[in-house]
Amino acid sequence: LWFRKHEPHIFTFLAVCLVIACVHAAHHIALAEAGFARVMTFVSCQLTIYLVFLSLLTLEYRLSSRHPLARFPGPAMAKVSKWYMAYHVLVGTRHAILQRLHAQFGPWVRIGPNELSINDADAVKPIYLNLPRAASYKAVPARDQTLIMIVDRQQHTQRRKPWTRAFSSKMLAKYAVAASNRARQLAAILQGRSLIDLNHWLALCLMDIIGDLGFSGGIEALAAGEDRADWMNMLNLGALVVGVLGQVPWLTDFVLLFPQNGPLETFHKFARDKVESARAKALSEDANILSIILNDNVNASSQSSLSTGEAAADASLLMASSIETTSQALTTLFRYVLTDDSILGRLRAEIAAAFPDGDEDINVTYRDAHKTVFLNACIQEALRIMPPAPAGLPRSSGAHGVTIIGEFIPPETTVHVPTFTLQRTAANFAEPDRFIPTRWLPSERNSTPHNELAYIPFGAGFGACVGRQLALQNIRILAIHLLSKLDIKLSTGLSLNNFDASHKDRGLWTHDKFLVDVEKRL
Ligand code: HEM
Repeated sequence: LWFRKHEPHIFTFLAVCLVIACVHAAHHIALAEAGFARVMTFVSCQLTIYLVFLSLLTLEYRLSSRHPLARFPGPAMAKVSKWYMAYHVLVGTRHAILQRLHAQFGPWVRIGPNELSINDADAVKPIYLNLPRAASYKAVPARDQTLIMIVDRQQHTQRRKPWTRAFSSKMLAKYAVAASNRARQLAAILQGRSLIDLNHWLALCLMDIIGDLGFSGGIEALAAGEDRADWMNMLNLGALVVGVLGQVPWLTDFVLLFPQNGPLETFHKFARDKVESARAKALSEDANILSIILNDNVNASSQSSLSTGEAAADASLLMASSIETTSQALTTLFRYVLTDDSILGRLRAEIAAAFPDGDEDINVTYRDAHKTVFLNACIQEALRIMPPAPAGLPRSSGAHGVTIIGEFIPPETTVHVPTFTLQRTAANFAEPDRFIPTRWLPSERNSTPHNELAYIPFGAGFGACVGRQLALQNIRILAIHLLSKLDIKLSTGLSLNNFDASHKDRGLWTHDKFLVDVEKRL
């Protein structure tokens, strides 16, 4: 009963077990009942019995009708332990299992002892506008807090302000020039190459873009033709670790006991170096995203209120949140666009009409978005069919519980809307597994239902993606440059069925190589 109300910290729990064991041992030794070895065996047996009994009671309670979430259906394994979902994150099947569970049990599924997945577009607003982030956000194994880890609403709002300013329309226009230059560089590198992994090259290009915008350069992954410090693998591994620890946050403190070396150490050093140079920059023409974040946090004594650790954590977040998400969106876009001649033809015609003066004219900013309406629809559809952040974003029902679309959710319950499943549900979007960009063009839409409340690739509410406009701008810039300059064809070795089937939700998507052959367009 006590543990139900007061979730113990893992180290406190272990310390309590140790104290109980020591007291028992001391007691038996004092009574001189037996030798030391026998006392130890006896105490170990008692502890084991205690832990087994505690576990059995917990299992019984979680499955019983006395549990506050007993009325919600779900698989028994999920009801008894968070390890059920941790396992699915680890093997990359979370998106598929959630889809299957909702098909089997309906919109409300209990996917953890104290967790509900709600596949209903009407739940988006009540959850994401009002509820605080769940404890899973504290599972990031970092010593300093980044923006995305902050659970306290007031603190989060304060820390988010400079981020919003870093993505103002004035700054976006400046970023567009730098991104266009990188897109030109990528197009020049790719032409004439065959059997290349387009997803990999897009990620290299996005590394350089975020290096330029965030830290005034210094990565040069495109020129090297590789990710020299192996950061992409590290970021993917990081997403997996956070995905698993998000299910079992109490393990985070254990993970933090291990030394952080290899690429992680290089990455931390990179972030700290960038913080030092960003501190030197005033809010000038020369400002980059990191310097804005630092300088906007200046307190009365003209010192940034962010510690170097916190600023470095935000620098890492900048990389972690922008590279794989945006490259995945582009890969999905190319996967569908390159395999449909009518879509590809229409896109090229639209781009040629929007930018008649060719290359030099293509410094696409968000202001040009109205010129490429069909491309925008294709991007929206790519983000619907394969949202780069596929998992539901967990929120907490708080200390008093909450009512969501007529259902009372007991206190301290984690709730989320499963993004991938929601966007692939036929009740929200007609033929949800087909890529139909015209569904986003009201004048051409010939399919219902079309429920835009069920479209949340960037999340929703106070914690929604702060880099959304930058992401969309970068996707547009890269798509426009590559489609207008290059003739990209799927390599003969690529099986689309296998490629699609290889997608695994491990926090971010992982999948097989997206192999293409590239020629210059005549
Ligand atoms: C297609 C690309 C992208 C997608 C699909 C995406 C998706 C998301 C989602 C779903 C969230 C909400 C997380 C949550 O509530 O737990 C988020 C948050 C965030 N994203 Fe993005 N993102 C993208 C690109 C970017 C870019 C380019 C940046 C910055 C350069 C960025 C920076 C952030 C930050 C800082 C947060 C945390 C916001 C907060 O805690 O207030 N994202 N993103």
